[in-house]
Amino acid sequence: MTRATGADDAVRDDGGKRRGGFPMFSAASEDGGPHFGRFVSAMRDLQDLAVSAAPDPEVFGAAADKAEELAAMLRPYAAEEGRSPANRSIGLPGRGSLLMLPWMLTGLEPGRVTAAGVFRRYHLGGNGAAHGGVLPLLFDDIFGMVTHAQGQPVSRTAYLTVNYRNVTPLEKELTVEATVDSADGRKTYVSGRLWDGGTLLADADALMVRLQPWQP
Ligand SMILES: CCCCCCCCCC(=O)SCCNC(=O)CCNC(=O)[C@H](O)C(C)(C)COP(=O)(O)OP(=O)(O)OC[C@H]1O[C@@H](n2cnc3c(N)ncnc32)[C@H](O)[C@@H]1OP(=O)(O)O
Repeated sequence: MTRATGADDAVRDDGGKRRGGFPMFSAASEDGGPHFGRFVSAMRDLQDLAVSAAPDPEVFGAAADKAEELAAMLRPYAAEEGRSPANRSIGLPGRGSLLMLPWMLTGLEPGRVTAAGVFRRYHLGGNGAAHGGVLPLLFDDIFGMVTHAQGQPVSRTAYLTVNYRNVTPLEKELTVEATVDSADGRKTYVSGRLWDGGTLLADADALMVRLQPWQP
C-alpha cells in the first residue's frame, strides 16, 4: 500500500497510532496466516447461501445451531479496529473483509487505481442484476485508495454520485478504475468507471476531503 506523503504535518498523529482521524493502516502479517483466506472464502460462500438457500425449515434450525457455535468460538477474540486481519490482508479479495467486495487491486499508482472482481449471489438486487447499493461501496473504497495513492492521508467522502448506465451482472469478471481529476488543498476530486469488457456499467464521481487534525 502506498504511503501518503506531503500532507502528514497537517494531520493528527497521536504518537504514530492515528493519522487524519483514522487508525494507522498496517498490512496484516502473511494475510492473517495460513487459514484466514480459507475462512473468509467459506464465509463468503455462506453469505451467498444465506440469501439464496431454500431448504426445509429444520435445515435452518441445524444451520443456526452451527452458526451460533461458530460465533461463540470467535467472540472471545473480538478486537478493536485495526487488529483483525480483516480489511488489512492486502493479498486477499476485498482485503479479507466480508464488508468489502471480493475484488483484487490490479494497479495502483499516483492518480490511478484499478481493480477486478465479481459481484456474487450475495450482491443480488433483483432480476439477476447486482443491487444498486453495492456499486457505491465499490466506488467509495477505490476512491479512498486513489486519494491515498495520490499522497493524501485517508480522507472522508463528502459526496459520491453514481450514474447507472447498464445493469451490472453477477458472477462475471468486471473491472473498475478510479482516477484523481483534480486536487485543491484538502479536497480531492475523483471519478471512476465500472466496465464489463467494453461496456460501461456505471460511472461515479466524488469529493474526498482530508480531515482536520481534530475531526473524527
Ligand atoms: C488505504 C485505505 C483504503 C480505504 C479507504 C476507505 C475510504 C472510505 C471513505 C469513507 O467512506 S468516509 C465515510 C463516509 N463519509 C463521511 O462519513 C463524511 C462525513 N462528513 C464529514 O466528516 C465532513 O462533512 C467532511 C470532513 C467531509 C467535511 O467537513 P469539514 O468541516 O471539514 O468541511 P468544510 O466545510 O471545512 O469544507 C471543506 C471544503 O470541502 C467542501 N465541501 C465539503 N463538503 C462538501 C460537499 N458535500 N459538497 C461539496 N463541497 C463540499 C467545502 O465547500 C469546502 O470547500 P472550500 O475549502 O473550497 O471552501
